Amino acid sequence: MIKKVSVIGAGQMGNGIAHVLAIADIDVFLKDISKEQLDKALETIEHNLRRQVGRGALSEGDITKALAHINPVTDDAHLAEVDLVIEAATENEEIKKSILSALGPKLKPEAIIATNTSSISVTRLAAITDRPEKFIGMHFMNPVPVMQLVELIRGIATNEETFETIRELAVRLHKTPTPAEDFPAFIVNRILLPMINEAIYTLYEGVGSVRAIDTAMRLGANHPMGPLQLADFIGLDVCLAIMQVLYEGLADTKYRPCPLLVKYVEAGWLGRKSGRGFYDYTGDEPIPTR
Ligand SMILES: CC(=O)CC(=O)SCCNC(=O)CCNC(=O)[C@H](O)C(C)(C)COP(=O)(O)OP(=O)(O)OC[C@H]1O[C@@H](n2cnc3c(N)ncnc32)[C@H](O)[C@@H]1OP(=O)(O)O
Ligand SMILES: NC(=O)C1=CN([C@@H]2O[C@H](COP(=O)(O)OP(=O)(O)OC[C@H]3O[C@@H](n4cnc5c(N)ncnc54)[C@H](OP(=O)(O)O)[C@@H]3O)[C@@H](O)[C@H]2O)C=CC1
Repeated sequence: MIKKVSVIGAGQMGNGIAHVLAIADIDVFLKDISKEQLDKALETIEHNLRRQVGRGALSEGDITKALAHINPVTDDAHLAEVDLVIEAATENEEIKKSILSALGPKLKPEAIIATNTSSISVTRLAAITDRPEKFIGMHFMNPVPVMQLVELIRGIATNEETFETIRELAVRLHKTPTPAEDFPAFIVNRILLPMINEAIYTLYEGVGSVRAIDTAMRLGANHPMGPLQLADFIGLDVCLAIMQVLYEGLADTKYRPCPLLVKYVEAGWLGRKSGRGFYDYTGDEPIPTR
């Protein structure tokens, strides 16, 4: 039974994962390298909990209880007592490997390690830990409190007990776990990110404006967000990282990242999280940036 969890990385995803664990009465240690990111994460979590009070899904008392389950940390002292680590740091293989390879000696022998990676090989990440049989991909969707799906990705060595424990946890979090094979970007991002990349090519080649492309897909395909708005929501750095994993992992030019996406990331225009991407979010309304 998973009772205590360490979430590493308090960004877009880490704060959402901590949120859903806390409302399921699970103790969470939310770790980041930057204190201000932790402060921001706790603010975001409280804000999102309040959204659910607004709809009557949670009471004020639930918020107090949930927040009491979340312990922001910047060190590893808590690792000795956790049953599970969920790594949700930057989508960069080197950063993930440096985090994951250092965990083993600090964890209980029976602790499980999960990664929230969008695309990187679970087998490869597992291989640099001391417990590949207790390593799994637990891929939440953004925004975590709202999206139902959790993709479960076995590495080649992941054992059945690990899979079953994490599947049960996903159900406890009121999510729908879906198994995906360990190939680049798994299921959702193998399909979704090439669509987002194609939307960026549509802008790059001048087929439509930012607003026209998003309106077309919202009203023409009933998407809740347009693809460029969604790219800004995910983070353009994450979108580019996923396209690069697809391009290198599947060696097919159809996955080459659009040069315009590369340019935005090189400019530090990462979308909502940096205040500017395909839209500028610094005013009352998002304004297209080209
Ligand atoms: C990149 C990867 O590795 C994998 C991925 O995640 S791919 C991306 C997957 N995600 C998507 O495709 C998201 C697409 N967008 C949507 O589904 C919707 O726009 C949305 C749910 C985000 C917002 O829905 P909306 O109808 O525009 O907004 P709204 O009606 O205000 O919100 C609906 C609910 O979501 C909540 N919500 C909205 N935005 C939220 C956010 N950013 N964080 C938390 N909760 C949020 C609201 O509180 C509301 O919840 P309640 O009903 O409990 O109040
Ligand atoms: N964005 C999305 O829609 C989704 C993303 N994912 C995946 O989730 C993971 C996180 O993505 P996301 O939350 O968007 O990324 P963010 O950039 O929002 O957050 C990543 C966080 O990790 C922190 N970090 C970096 N290095 C370390 C470290 N060594 N120890 C602890 N924290 C560290 C970063 O700190 P700092 O900023 O200071 O570097 C940052 O706060 C990625 O693997 C991504 O692919 C999965 C589903 C959806």
